[in-house]
Amino acid sequence: MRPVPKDKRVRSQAFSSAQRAAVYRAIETRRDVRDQFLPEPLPEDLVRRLLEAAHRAPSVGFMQPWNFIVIRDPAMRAGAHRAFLRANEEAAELFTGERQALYRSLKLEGILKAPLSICITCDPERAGSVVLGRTHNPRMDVYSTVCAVQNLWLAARAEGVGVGWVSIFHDADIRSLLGIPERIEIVAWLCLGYVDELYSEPELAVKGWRQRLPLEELVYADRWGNQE
Ligand SMILES: Cc1cc2c(cc1C)N(C[C@H](O)[C@H](O)[C@H](O)COP(=O)(O)O)c1[nH]c(=O)[nH]c(=O)c1N2
Repeated sequence: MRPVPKDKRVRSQAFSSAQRAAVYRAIETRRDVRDQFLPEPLPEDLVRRLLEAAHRAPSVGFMQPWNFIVIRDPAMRAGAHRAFLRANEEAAELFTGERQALYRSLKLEGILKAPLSICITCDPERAGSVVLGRTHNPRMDVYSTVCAVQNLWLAARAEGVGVGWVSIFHDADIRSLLGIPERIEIVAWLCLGYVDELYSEPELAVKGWRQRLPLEELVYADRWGNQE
């Protein structure tokens, strides 16, 4: 095995308390944004920093399976919005009564309001047919891509930029809109823009759709179902 040169390693110290607080603040106050977008375009260097943050994500076998389609064209965004409306109507029909009325009252995208969208995709062939760590679970490529989404989302929070993930689409609509080849998996459509305010809790909780679960109910000790 080749020795690792000393200059390729750094000391791993805990962050200062202010730095730690900033990291946890980004995690705790990150929100999914639908309606609070401001129209100002995001500066190129800021968008670049967000993409760099996404590109620093962990990936199985260091596969880096992602691509980032940066969408500024209003016509493209209008196309995605039409695709959303179609899928959202189908989704609403799956609920009945009060639940359906509540669903219909929710704002579930900001495609037209946000000045920028980024579609993040996953290329399963990025690192050849055999990928370290993915042999027994091919979905690891998509999990890696989701790590990139989360990196971008947290970096955006720190930059004062809101991000909204929209998944209420038929993939085929987005594929044909953006010319995405069949072998590429569509992972996320993200709406981005500056925001002047954010919900302090998830909007779906504030609007009575679903509440945060107690962590205690989700943590098991040593084996499935053994509550801590
Ligand atoms: C994979 C995936 C897909 C979606 C989402 C999230 C994720 C992770 N979310 C946002 C989701 O509703 C939100 O994260 C939760 O309600 C929690 O709120 P905060 O993100 O903490 O604000 C989301 N929100 C929305 O309004 N329309 C959507 O289509 C989606 N799709």
